[in-house]
Amino acid sequence: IELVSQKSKLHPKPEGLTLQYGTAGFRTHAKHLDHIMFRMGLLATLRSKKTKSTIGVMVTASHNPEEDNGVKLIDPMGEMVTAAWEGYATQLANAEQDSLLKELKDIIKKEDIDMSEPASVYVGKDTRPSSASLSQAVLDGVSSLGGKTHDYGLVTTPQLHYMVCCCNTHGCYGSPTVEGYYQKLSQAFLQLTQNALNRTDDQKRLLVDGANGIGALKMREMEPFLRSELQVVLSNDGSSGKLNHMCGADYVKVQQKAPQGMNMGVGERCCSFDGDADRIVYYYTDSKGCFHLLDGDKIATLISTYLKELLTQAGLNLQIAVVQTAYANGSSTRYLEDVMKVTVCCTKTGVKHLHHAAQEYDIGVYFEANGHGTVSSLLNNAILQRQSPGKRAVKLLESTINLINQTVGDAISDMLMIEAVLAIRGMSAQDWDAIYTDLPNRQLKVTVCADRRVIDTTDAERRAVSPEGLQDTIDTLVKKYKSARSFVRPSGTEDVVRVYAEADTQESADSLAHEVSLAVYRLAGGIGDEPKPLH
Ligand SMILES: CC(=O)N[C@H]1[C@@H](OP(=O)(O)O)O[C@H](CO)[C@@H](O)[C@@H]1O
Ligand SMILES: [Mg+2]
Repeated sequence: IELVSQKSKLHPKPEGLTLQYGTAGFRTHAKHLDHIMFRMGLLATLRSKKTKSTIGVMVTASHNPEEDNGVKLIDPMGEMVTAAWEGYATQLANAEQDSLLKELKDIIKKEDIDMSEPASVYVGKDTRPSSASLSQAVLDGVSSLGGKTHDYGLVTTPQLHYMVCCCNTHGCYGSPTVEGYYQKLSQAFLQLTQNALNRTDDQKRLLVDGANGIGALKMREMEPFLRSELQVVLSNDGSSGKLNHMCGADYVKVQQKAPQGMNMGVGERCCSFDGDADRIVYYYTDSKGCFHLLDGDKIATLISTYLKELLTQAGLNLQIAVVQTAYANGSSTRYLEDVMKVTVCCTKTGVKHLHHAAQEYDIGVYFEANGHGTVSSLLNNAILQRQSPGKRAVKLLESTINLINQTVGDAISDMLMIEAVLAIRGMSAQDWDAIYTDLPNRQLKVTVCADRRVIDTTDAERRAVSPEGLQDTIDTLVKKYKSARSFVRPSGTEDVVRVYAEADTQESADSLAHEVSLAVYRLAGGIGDEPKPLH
């Protein structure tokens, strides 16, 4: 603890700066983060001692601009750190310099941590210029409490989650190296694609937008493992463009258009990763030049349909569910419930909420509409071996489970899974898109002068309970349109209130979104000019 006192002086906290451990960790301009990193190194060490396991610390700000950075903590099974420790993270991050030791001791006491336990922390970083020195600050924090570190250097966020899980399950999940990750995933992918006969080179071709980030580097490293069964044409590989600038999954989803720097042929399958490769969206343009987005909802539908069929064929009576948020397109929910007869459950925004809900089912497929998600499954080789092991469906299930990164959403793993499913079913991007038609939708933001949490919600954020009158107004507005739905909620990552609307036509969706924005502006105290109509 004495060493902490000395070392922390090298990572001083700017006075008055307060930050919150948000939906996905701390995130802000990189210049404010050195002390946060050091302190998260300390906290990860305590968490490691407490859980007697290896803990992960990932330095990244995902889809945010290159100048920003951030940090996420990873729990023993590769999951995001639990809520109580998010609270400690905020407490430690905001302690003024002279009360840091006191706060540290407070956590040690509250959690009854045995400081003589050894500690082990895995550290990874993305490609931002600031990531090198910031991850060094994490390493300093760990070593000042006597913890052991393993610096994985440049890795994707889901790769680090995978390493942590491998380490704590003593190799059951795979071997904790980047090479082990490539081997596990590629082997499963190659086994699956063996079931897809006569694929042409065109069918094996996939255009990948690497968002000028870590995902591009790792895709390039992985390529040889895929033995040309997937022929990746990589753009935005980081060699010239700026991270996330006019490219990446978030850009494509929000702008509903193709990234810059991608040479798309008609009908060609394309996908975009985000800045730390834990999100993916697919898209293509049709012969009329129209852009078609295949988002998280389409991915969840494709994967759950495939898994459900395999379970039936394998004679396994397991419960499969799809977990979504309020942002899921209404058409996807209706298709899953009414046509596929799959249980659909809705949680609050933020992938940790989806992950926990998914674990309530034998198999839980969870995706946010923006493409962040994966599958959590109780299926393991032991269960499968009890079925007729030679059966094709059982073998496919086995490989599929190995291909999934069950710890967290993973662009590379999700991409390979989607490619395998499309190959096995002989589907093109257009066939996939045709499963159901998205309802036109619109997302808007309103800035309010008070704390945005004046908007309080219930029912997985689908209904507003305050301010008074807002929900009644929304209900009245929604009734004016066909197939319409709308909700508002305070963002967990930006200082805005988000408005979502969908309806039978784009004009209706836009008009409803605008009317609801006006209601928020008037009833929750909007700042600046009244929201203007979109047309
Ligand atoms: C509508 C939307 O896309 N919201 C995003 C965004 O959260 P907000 O709480 O809406 O700001 O960032 C989260 C973290 O990356 C992500 O999990 C979530 O899906
Ligand atoms: Mg991300």
